[in-house]
Amino acid sequence: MPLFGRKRVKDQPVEEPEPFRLPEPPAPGPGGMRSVVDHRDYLLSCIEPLPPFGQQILDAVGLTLCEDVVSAISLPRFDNSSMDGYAVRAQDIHLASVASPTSLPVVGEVPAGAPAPHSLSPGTAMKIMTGAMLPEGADTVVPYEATDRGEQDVRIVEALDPGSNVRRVGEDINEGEVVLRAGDRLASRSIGLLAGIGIDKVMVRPRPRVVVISTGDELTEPGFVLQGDQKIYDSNSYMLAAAAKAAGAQVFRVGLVPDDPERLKQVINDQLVRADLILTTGGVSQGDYDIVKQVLPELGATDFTTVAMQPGKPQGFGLIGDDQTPIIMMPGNPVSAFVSFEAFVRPVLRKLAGVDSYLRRPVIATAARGISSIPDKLQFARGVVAEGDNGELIADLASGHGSHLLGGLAGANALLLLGEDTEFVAAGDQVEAWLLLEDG
Ligand SMILES: Nc1nc2c(c(=O)[nH]1)N[C@H]1C(S)=C(S)[C@@H](COP(=O)(O)OP(=O)(O)OC[C@H]3O[C@@H](n4cnc5c(N)ncnc54)[C@H](O)[C@@H]3O)O[C@H]1N2
Ligand code: MOO
Repeated sequence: MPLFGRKRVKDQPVEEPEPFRLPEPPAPGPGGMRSVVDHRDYLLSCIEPLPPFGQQILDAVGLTLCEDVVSAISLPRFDNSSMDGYAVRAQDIHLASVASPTSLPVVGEVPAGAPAPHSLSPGTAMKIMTGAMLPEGADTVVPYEATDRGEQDVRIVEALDPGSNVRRVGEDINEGEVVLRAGDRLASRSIGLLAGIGIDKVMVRPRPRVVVISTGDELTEPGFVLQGDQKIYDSNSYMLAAAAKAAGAQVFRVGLVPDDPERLKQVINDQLVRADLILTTGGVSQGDYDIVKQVLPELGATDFTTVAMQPGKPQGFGLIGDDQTPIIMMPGNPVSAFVSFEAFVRPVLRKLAGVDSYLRRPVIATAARGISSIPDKLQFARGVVAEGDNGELIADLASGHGSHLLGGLAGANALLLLGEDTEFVAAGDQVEAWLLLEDG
């Protein structure tokens, strides 16, 4: 008989974990394509702002605050002088003039950062430097220029109102006041304020780490000789890396990957470790070598669709790898890639970074000439918006509509948005425009 009896346990069926799925995508519109707004909202609904972390203020410039900042001190911290001169009581000099100066004995001196030797008695003056604390009993500062700069006695040639040249405690910031709010983007001026109230670290959202990959056998790295008449330079990974950087991201430009599924899988898997967002261009349309569309479903949950826009129609999105890292897969035509960045990537980057408003604020401009558009698609025409003679905004085309026109894109300073119902905008009509300001 065995010493230890063991109950026989039936083999339990191993439960396969449910594969991760994306939320249900929005239904396509009447033309079988998804609207730009629906697609953007869908991407935004699939990502969350990055978790906050503590950062030294100098490294926090351009980042978004995740907490309200309350000042523990007032600014100015104490009543102090705004001029080098003499602290006095206004009533003691109310008769002073050039013709009849008032003479007061000088009873001490207050430099900035040190206390006054004693309080100011009526009928006396005390030397005071800019930023020094006003001595008790004084209410006014007479600048040197209105005196003879006397050491024992000073002759004052101007009567001043009480409070002249005095900076009052709390007139800038009050102790307990909220000086910056969660969601604020920290500019250099805000960093100055934080330092001024004694704060050296803040909770912010990090810069999103963005990996940029371009795909295509035809691509060559700029700076190298094109090996064959069919080759072209990779413009997209540089353009997107630059755009992401200008939008506040920390960018890792991986560059070009050939149309080799295994190689692409390997590159993307290797990059997941340092990415909050992956961007790819090329390989999302109908071509026989459009490998992005082919390979990505193996790495996670993906959504390939067509969006009712020109350029930028074929779009891919996914949450891939163990951490469900977002990936936005854009078309390869350079202008299509840029417009996709503006329409989808920039808002996503802003959400990741915790910036309150995700979208560019459109401006309204007057068309300088007739512009044709493609019906049923939102047309992102490359435009030049400039001020007219009366200060109004005038919009002109920077190039034709072709999604390969990189030169025309570089010459534009705006995207002109011609709606799905618009076939033609006549000269003098109003058009909506996104000014392509690189505001970080
Ligand atoms: N039969 C169809 N063909 C295409 C359709 C379609 O609906 N049916 N859509 C067209 C549209 S619209 C676009 S946009 C493109 C998108 O194609 P892919 O995303 O698959 O991109 P590729 O074919 O790889 O390249 C397109 C074009 O862009 C050039 N390219 C690609 N990468 C770069 C880069 N990094 N730098 C510079 N130029 C790049 C590439 O050489 C091609 O000329 O599909 C249409 N076709
Ligand atoms: O829609 Mo594609 O992006 O025009 O050229």
